[in-house]
Amino acid sequence: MLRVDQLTYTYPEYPPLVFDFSVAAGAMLGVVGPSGAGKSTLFNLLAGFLVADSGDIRWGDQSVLAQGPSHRPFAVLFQGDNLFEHLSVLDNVGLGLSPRLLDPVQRQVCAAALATLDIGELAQRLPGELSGGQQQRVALARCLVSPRPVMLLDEPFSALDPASREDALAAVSQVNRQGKTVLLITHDAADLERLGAPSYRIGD
Ligand SMILES: Nc1ncnc2c1ncn2[C@@H]1O[C@H](COP(=O)(O)OP(=O)(O)OP(=O)(O)O)[C@@H](O)[C@H]1O
Repeated sequence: MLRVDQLTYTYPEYPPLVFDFSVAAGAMLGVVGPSGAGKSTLFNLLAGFLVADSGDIRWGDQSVLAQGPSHRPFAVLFQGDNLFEHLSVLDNVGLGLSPRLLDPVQRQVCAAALATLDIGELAQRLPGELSGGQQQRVALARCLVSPRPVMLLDEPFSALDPASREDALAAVSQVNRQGKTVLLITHDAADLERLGAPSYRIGD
């Protein structure tokens, strides 16, 4: 169970943002709400890039608040700037799997994730040589191969055409069925319907 308990964060000159919800291990939860409601802020708090004023984040029976980002149970796809420009597409995906040099089996796992998202032929390119939608799929592939048990996806399909979107939805659905917990920020209710996920609404 991921439990977000009265987690509070305050930007200067804004009213406090308060998050309170839980999601069972292996389940999927949509995070929805109007632009500016605080959805990305929630992911930054979970990932450990922002420090909450108060409240708790618990995974299982343990608070993650004392853990740095690299020790938390979250693989994260943010809205932009997810890729390292000097690394190939394959090596960017590989960082989701291991911080060390990849062995041949690991390279195969990364190549398969790229193929699932129909960008297998781009493995040796640099991110700067890709379209926005292709970059988004590389970032998603990196989350898909990650051993971390929870995926935080901030609008992962926003730059995708309908066919790529279908591939990406199927890939997220598959890892969820295999046991990964998924939190998905989306402005498109049809995505959550397609994935059969309930939603946590922020900002009402
Ligand atoms: N660094 C910052 N300093 C001050 N205010 C900020 C900062 N970052 C975000 N905000 C404000 O905090 C609020 C929540 O922002 P956040 O990015 O979490 O919203 P969101 O729900 O993800 O929006 P969107 O759907 O447009 O991505 C917004 O009103 C935003 O203007």
